[in-house]
Amino acid sequence: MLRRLWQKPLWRSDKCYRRFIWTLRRQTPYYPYGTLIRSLIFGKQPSRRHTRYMPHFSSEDLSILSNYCNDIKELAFEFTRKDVFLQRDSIKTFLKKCTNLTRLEFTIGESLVDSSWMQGMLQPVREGKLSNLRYLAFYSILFNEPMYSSIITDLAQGCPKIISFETQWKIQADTLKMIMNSFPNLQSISCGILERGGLEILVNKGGRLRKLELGHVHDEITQDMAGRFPILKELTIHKAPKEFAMFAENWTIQQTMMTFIDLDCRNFKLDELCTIMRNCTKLESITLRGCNGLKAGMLASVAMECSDRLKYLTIFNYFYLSDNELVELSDRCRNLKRFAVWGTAKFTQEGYRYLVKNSVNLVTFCGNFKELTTRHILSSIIERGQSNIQVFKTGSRFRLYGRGKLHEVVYVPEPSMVNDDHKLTASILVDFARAAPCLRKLRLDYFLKDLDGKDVVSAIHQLKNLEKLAFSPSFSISQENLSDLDSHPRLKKNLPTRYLVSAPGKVILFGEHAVVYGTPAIAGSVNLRTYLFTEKREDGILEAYVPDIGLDQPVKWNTELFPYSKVVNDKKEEFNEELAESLRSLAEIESDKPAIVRQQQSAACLALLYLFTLLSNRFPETKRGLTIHVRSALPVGAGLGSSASYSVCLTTGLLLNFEYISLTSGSQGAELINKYSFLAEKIIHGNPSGIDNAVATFGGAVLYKKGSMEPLKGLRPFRFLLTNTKVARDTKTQVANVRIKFDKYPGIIKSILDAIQNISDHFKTVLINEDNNITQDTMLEDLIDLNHYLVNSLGVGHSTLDRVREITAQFGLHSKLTGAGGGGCALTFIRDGVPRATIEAVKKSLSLQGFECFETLVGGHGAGALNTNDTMTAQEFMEVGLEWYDGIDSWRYFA
Ligand SMILES: Nc1ncnc2c1ncn2[C@@H]1O[C@H](COP(=O)(O)OP(=O)(O)OP(=O)(O)O)[C@@H](O)[C@H]1O
Ligand SMILES: C[C@@](O)(CCO)CC(=O)[O-]
Repeated sequence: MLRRLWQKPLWRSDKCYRRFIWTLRRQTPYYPYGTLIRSLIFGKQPSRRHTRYMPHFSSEDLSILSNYCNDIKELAFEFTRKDVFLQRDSIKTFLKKCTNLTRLEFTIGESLVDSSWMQGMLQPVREGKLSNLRYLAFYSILFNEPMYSSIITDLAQGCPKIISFETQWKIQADTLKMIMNSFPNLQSISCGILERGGLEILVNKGGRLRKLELGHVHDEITQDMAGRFPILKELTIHKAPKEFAMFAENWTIQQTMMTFIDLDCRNFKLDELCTIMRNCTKLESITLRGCNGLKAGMLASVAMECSDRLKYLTIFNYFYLSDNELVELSDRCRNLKRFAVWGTAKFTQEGYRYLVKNSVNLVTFCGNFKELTTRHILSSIIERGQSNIQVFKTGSRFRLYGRGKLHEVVYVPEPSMVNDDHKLTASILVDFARAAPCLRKLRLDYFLKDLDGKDVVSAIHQLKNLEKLAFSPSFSISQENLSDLDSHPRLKKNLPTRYLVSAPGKVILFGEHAVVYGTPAIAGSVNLRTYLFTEKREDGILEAYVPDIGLDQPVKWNTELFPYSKVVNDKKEEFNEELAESLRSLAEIESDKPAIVRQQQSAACLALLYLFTLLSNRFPETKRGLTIHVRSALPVGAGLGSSASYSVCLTTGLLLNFEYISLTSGSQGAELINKYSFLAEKIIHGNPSGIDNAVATFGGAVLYKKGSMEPLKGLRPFRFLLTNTKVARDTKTQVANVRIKFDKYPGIIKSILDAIQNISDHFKTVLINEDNNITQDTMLEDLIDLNHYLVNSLGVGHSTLDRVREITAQFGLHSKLTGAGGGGCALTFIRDGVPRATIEAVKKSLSLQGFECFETLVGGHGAGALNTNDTMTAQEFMEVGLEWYDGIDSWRYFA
């Protein structure tokens, strides 16, 4: 056990890493831990989660490691952030001692290191100190840089035994030639794109290749290459050249060693696939994605050609396949171990039933089956009894990660279909547990809304071998139910204790204020966002750090004092005036700040307390503790929806922490976030239309009408300049002032609102019907002017906003107020072709007036979140520059 632990040390936190170094330092001849280490990763630690921890390695640590570890076989270095990396010379000294190294992996951020740095570091390699190296991997670098030629030459000189080369980047033909010449023993190559001329080089020089993975290959394949192609065991092509199908016939004749293929070839025909299967007599694993030329009969042919040979089958998006193909598959392929079908297929429950009942050797069964189909599949497993199934994954969504692309298919149940007969029940789960005693992994990615939490948990307890479980949490499963899972012998409940959440601000193009009265408005998200960090605590305290609104000190509450009795459990989604009232005094902020500031702070706190009380009451009292930190790139109270962005962050953070949604809840999660954030908006705004929180939740550009929302798909990425006049105002007062006018002059105001409605309608019609960008731009400018004057006449204008209009007009640009008006921000449209110099000049003139400008595109991601258990502390969250968060690529967006 000890040996295994030390073989490949992984560190989940700083504490864990420091402890490791500490132990190493104090090792004795009786406990030579260092000699047990075989693999080290100097970078983010691998994890199935979305965020990964990166220890702070120091040169001193490296010298300790090189003193004590004398049998390292695998090393990975990550140079992606300059601030966290090690000295070149310490790595050099370290490498010198790694004489048994067989695998070396670099993940290098572009432009972070230069050629002389790399060459210096690799000196021991050049000197032949790493002569046992066999596997080489380079990630995140561009291969057309001359710098890498010198690295490859260095490595080739010192490591003649290299047999595998991996990168995810484009390889130019010349670079490939150099790689093949440098490493004559290469057996495996994996790269992102193979540039023109590359295939020919592989054919000429890849005589020893056995494993080939290519992201995309240029259309240069020729029949002549077929006979000369290396004899492979494994082939993966993520986007095959056009002629690949024809080529296949001649090529496969000699592919007698091939066991595994993964193909993504649009033009592939059934004949060619059959040829591959017939000729490659050892083929046992087939993955087919997007081979649209393979029409009906494809699976039946696979079954016929491969029969008992086929063990692993994965198919993506084959709409035309029907049940009789599943029958053929299960009748002929008696050794099938894995069946996975993702995306669309015409298979019905009958087909799946047949497959499950007949395929006795199935160990893995996956797909994005609908709930009803899942119910039937489970029933078949139950009817058959004694199943060998170890992995069962199904759900309403699936994600497929290819090379740099992400497909997501979400199944949305039709309301009429969701009746009791279609749902999974806890008793089905219990019976399933009995029928599939070997089950290790289970994913049921539905909102199992109406199941009794207790029954579900007791069903899960029956699955004694279960190691991994995923299902979308629902109201019926309480925290107590979930805690009961802790006693499961193998299942580890591993929910995040820290989340990072973010949501965008918004800009209203047309229809602010009018939208409160039910007319449509057009809005989109902007690339300025609010970020919220949450961390669970066990002491029943809620602590909030909200510096953007002038709260310099954290605010703390004892959550025992919250009025939970006022929460009406089955009406949580409706605004509860009584609950808000009873929290008002707790949310009051006492300080020497002006009353207006204190009022805004109290509103922000009240929104937090309201949502916290509402959502935390399903947890036991001791578990109702949380620390939150909020930071925003949005100016507060400037018309860019800072309050909605804040409300959406709060809601998302709380829904995640109190397990109403999970990081994978997707659009169903987004619906919930939108509903609850509207309640927070009500607290801050009084009478919001809901447009701001809808945009902050769903992102993109929308046509919003109270209660309904239509995404404006295909909207051009219009460019805007936002100018914050820095005149403070609050939305609540502006909306209330318009209401007073409306009540006083209903007829007049109604016709202004109608005119505003026409603007939004006109904008949408022109977008749909007019293809000419110049005409679209001119229309947009006209509508901006019209809308500005119309909202001005509602009394929400301001002299500074007019000043912005005047200044931008001098440069031929059109502006309007945006959001609640009365100060705040103006929106200036930058039509296509406006030179950069003009934009800079406008910005300069506006800043001379004391205004602040931001350039923005409209429409981007809505609310997103990630698990930061292993990657970030609260302190780091507050210290890092906000732009850093946008660079994180593991955000999970809900919509
Ligand atoms: N970063 C933040 N931290 C805490 N509270 C915030 C934050 N941003 C906004 N708020 C809350 O929202 C209020 C500002 O809302 P207000 O609606 O007046 O402005 P806005 O949302 O920026 O503009 P608009 O609604 O016109 O788009 C603040 O007074 C505060 O209560
Ligand atoms: C002024 C308003 O129309 C937009 C505020 O961003 C108010 C609302 O819709 O809630």
